[in-house]
Amino acid sequence: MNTLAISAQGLRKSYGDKTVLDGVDLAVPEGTIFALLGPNGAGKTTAVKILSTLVSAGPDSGPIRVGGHDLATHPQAVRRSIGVTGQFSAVDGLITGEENMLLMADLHHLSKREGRRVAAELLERFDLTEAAGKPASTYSGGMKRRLDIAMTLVGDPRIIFLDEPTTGLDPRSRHTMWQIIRELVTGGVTVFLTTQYLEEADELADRIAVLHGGKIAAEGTAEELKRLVPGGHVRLRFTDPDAYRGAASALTEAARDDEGLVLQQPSDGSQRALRELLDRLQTAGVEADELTVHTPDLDDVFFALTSTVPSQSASPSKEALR
Ligand SMILES: Nc1ncnc2c1ncn2[C@@H]1O[C@H](COP(=O)(O)OP(=O)(O)OP(=O)(O)O)[C@@H](O)[C@H]1O
Repeated sequence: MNTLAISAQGLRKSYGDKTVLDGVDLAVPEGTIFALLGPNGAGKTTAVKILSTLVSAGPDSGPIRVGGHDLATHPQAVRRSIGVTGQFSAVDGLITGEENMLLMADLHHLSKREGRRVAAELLERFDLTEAAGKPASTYSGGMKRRLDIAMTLVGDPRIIFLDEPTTGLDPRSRHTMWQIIRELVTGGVTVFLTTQYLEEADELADRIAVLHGGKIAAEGTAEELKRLVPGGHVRLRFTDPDAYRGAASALTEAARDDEGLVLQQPSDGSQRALRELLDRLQTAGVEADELTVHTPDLDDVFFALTSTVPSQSASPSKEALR
């Protein structure tokens, strides 16, 4: 069954007269990775803080459910089912990695022996056993993030919020973190992550929502989002100049590279569009030597969506995804 781990309708939040979230709907199925994508100041952290009970939602918000609990009436139950890491890290630099873990185990009322067992197991899993006896302040950025996630897992949460989990990390640490996040989901955990990195959302997320102007400007899988913006094309390369000319006269809207014998036909890359293209080539009696489909990347989507005023009708909406 497709049970929702997180759901919110008409999520609103204002600070003074500044509207940060202006009616956000969220639906995150259990055991999936959901990415909330947005530029600086879009309201990503605010959304995470509300969903994790750290700040209250605006009074005119719709219902919010997290981990099967109503957030307004059962915030304690929500807190028990979630873990939060990110910009507001829980790591204490003055004590060792192991002490940080044991402190967490105490907070979760684990017995001394159980606490030590869980701490050792998680330190091992996150490759921190060697550094466990050193003060956390001496850890690299990547190690601190790993310790932060390890600490979150002490309570065995079913839902984890990761607020910009790889901001500031070098490429290797970023890949390690991605691997960790994927493993969490394999274990059945639901991950709600915020990120400014399109590549990260593309790599990890089952579904992505783009937050802009306090609203979800678009939501879908990475592939669905990419289909929302123009920029996709099919590239056809020929070695026979006659075949190239034949194709060029059949595909009048294609951009030509007469020297390289290459045509670029605008296309959304869908099966239907490809079939139509192949039919036209067949009718013209030509065959390309190489045919590659280029879909726009998330960068194209992101800039197309966030460079417009969200209320303008030109901005693709969630409905455009069916
Ligand atoms: N406690 C607060 N009081 C007043 N304004 C706030 C408060 N918290 C956040 N804001 C404002 O709300 C807006 C959204 O902030 P938020 O931190 O949610 O954005 P974000 O998308 O997480 O950005 P970033 O990527 O920079 O962290 C910002 O304009 C911020 O100044």
